[in-house]
Amino acid sequence: MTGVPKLNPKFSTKRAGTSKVPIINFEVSHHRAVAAVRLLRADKGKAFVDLLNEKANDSGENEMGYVERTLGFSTRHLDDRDIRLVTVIVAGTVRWKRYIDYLIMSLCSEEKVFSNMEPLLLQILRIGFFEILKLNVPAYAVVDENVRLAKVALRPGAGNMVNAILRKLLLLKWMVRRWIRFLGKEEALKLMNWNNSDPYFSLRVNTTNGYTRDDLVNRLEDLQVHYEKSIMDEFVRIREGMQAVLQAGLLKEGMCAVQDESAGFVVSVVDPQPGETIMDCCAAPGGKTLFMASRLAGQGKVSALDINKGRLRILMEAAKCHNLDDIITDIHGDLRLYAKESTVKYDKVLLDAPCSGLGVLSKRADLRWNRQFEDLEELVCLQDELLDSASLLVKPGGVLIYSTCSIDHEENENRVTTFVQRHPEFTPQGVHGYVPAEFITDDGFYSSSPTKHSLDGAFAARLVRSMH
Ligand SMILES: C[S@@+](CC[C@H](N)C(=O)[O-])C[C@H]1O[C@@H](n2cnc3c(N)ncnc32)[C@H](O)[C@@H]1O
Repeated sequence: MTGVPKLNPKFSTKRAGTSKVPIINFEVSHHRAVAAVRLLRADKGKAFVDLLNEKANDSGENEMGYVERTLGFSTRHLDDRDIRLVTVIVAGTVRWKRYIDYLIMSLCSEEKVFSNMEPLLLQILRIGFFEILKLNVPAYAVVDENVRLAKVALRPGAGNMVNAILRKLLLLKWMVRRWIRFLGKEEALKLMNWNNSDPYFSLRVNTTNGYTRDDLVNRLEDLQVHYEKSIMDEFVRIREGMQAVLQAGLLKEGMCAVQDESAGFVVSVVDPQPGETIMDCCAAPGGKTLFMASRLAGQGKVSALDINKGRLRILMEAAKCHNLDDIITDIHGDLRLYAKESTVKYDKVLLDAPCSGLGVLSKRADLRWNRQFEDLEELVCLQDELLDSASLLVKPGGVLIYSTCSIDHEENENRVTTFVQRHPEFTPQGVHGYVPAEFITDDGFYSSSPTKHSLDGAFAARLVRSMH
């Protein structure tokens, strides 16, 4: 699978029509070279995917000639194993083509890089993607062999391009695989499409300062910023014009905050009521803290705890700007230590846990390159620890709300399931009546999905503590 030994790497790179007779090139992986050429023919509409299986007959011989003319060098006769690999690679790559092409396109620096790509280069990339995503061929072998094939069959620059794009895929592989596994191919495609498109931004009007959504809409019209009214009363959505909003000082003067409705619905799941005490355990930079505080209508308290002092400072500056600083108290600390020592209990405790952010990739493009599967494993452990700590702060009869901005079951449903196994004093309560029905899962959790709702992905669960 990983190619052939480097024997006397002599070859001719002359193309069809030259007088030189191509000699066998031992440098490239022969089954990949043949697969690339066969895919090229399939793309041109002439090939039959199983043509080469009968290596001894004329059609096979013809194809070897075609390989020679296309690549400018000859491959050795394929053995049975090679032929099987060619069949698997070609059939699989054809079956997954639309999906693979979408991925290749999204990993190219610009769309025109994909649309102008040389046909043979595209086939080599498709093979590499199929091998990485579906055949589990070791990454080093796929990169090495396909880069070499592109260099030899085309030119060194083509090899560099294959190298760059395959390496990008390796960073994303685990995410893409998870999406296919949990969402299916079509839904995974839609999700990637969403993640790669220009994001919407939502603005939440600050009613505490006396503004209404109409006030916000009037200002946006003055600024000629195109908007849409959201399904949530206090929200407006914009695709372009955020710069104009910032420059006009709408955020600084406390008229509105940037907040996605998916986060707004988490606050609806908390359902703050005037007079309640609420602990926001991982509060900074404070989007949800501010919205919860504004829902208390001047009666009640929100404690905003975070381990990050700088982010907590930003939260308190925003609280001042929104006239909510008398409702919000900041606490700097590690929840795990704080919860052990604190004797204060709260009506409601929100744990908006640190997470992979896999629901917000359209806005946080950087995350896709920075997240590794190992991060997910570490985050899951941290989420469990933080849930255990947050639970200590809930009054008897009070509610613990667990939320993330992830769409991954491991960080969402699975954390809740294992939490209630460890803490039988907590019972999950459906979010019916708190958010619209289309955001409620079969298990009664809140879940927003980029592909279903055109919002960021988020999750929330209500867990009620028993009275004893
Ligand atoms: C998802 S963000 C919270 C976003 C915030 N709720 C909002 O709506 O703006 C997670 C936060 O958890 C904080 N955090 C991480 N580990 C923590 C810990 N052990 N104790 C307290 N806060 C922690 C991070 O500093 C980060 O600000």
